Amino acid sequence: MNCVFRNALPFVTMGRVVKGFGRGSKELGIPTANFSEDVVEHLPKELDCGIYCGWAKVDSGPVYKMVMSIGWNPYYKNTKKSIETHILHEFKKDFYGSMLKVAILAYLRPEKNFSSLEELITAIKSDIQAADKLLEQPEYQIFKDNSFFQDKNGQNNKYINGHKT
Ligand SMILES: Cc1cc2nc3c(=O)[nH]c(=O)nc-3n(C[C@H](O)[C@H](O)[C@H](O)COP(=O)(O)O)c2cc1C
Ligand SMILES: Nc1ncnc2c1ncn2[C@@H]1O[C@H](COP(=O)(O)OP(=O)(O)O)[C@@H](O)[C@H]1O
Ligand SMILES: [Mg+2]
Repeated sequence: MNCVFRNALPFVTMGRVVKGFGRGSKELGIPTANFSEDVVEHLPKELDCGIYCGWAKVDSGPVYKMVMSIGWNPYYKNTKKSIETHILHEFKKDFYGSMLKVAILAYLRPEKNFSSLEELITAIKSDIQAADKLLEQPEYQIFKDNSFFQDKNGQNNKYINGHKT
């Protein structure tokens, strides 16, 4: 069940936001938009489990910085692999069912187990700070304007996970 392959970055994907265990906001104070299973299934084998950062866009909204967890959440001992995105923006309301587009650009660290919830929260906050700084660099900034994030009003025949890009 372990992920053994190293990553192939940058990688873009998209899919619907579904319900997870409801721990992100309630227990951690850090909500994560969980991707539907089809997105997890279509992830290339080369993209290893771990913590990543990049850009994210919800429906036709702006492109924001994001941090992402890919894997089994060892602290919670999940039995299903998940892909969860925390967007560095305060949203006024939830966006379950929305279309989420992400560009995964940089690998930050492997996923880890922790001896307390506080340690997990501290680690995630440190990932957020690292991502915020890293994504300011010009080589990451250029991805914000990538055509993948531009609204094409259905006038495009490229598909990712069965969704028009
Ligand atoms: C940036 C980031 C780093 C994370 N790192 C870890 C980790 O090292 N170990 C772990 O067990 N979970 C990690 N998580 C996952 C959290 O445990 C997960 O987001 C939380 O359980 C919420 O799950 P839920 O969306 O199903 O409610 C991380 C999440 C984020 C956003
Ligand atoms: N900044 C944000 N980043 C990600 N999701 C957010 C954010 N703000 C609000 N949300 C909402 O919170 C939900 C995730 O909360 P979470 O507690 O992780 O629950 P779940 O276990 O259902 O994923 C997302 O699906 C989204 O609708
Ligand atoms: Mg979540």
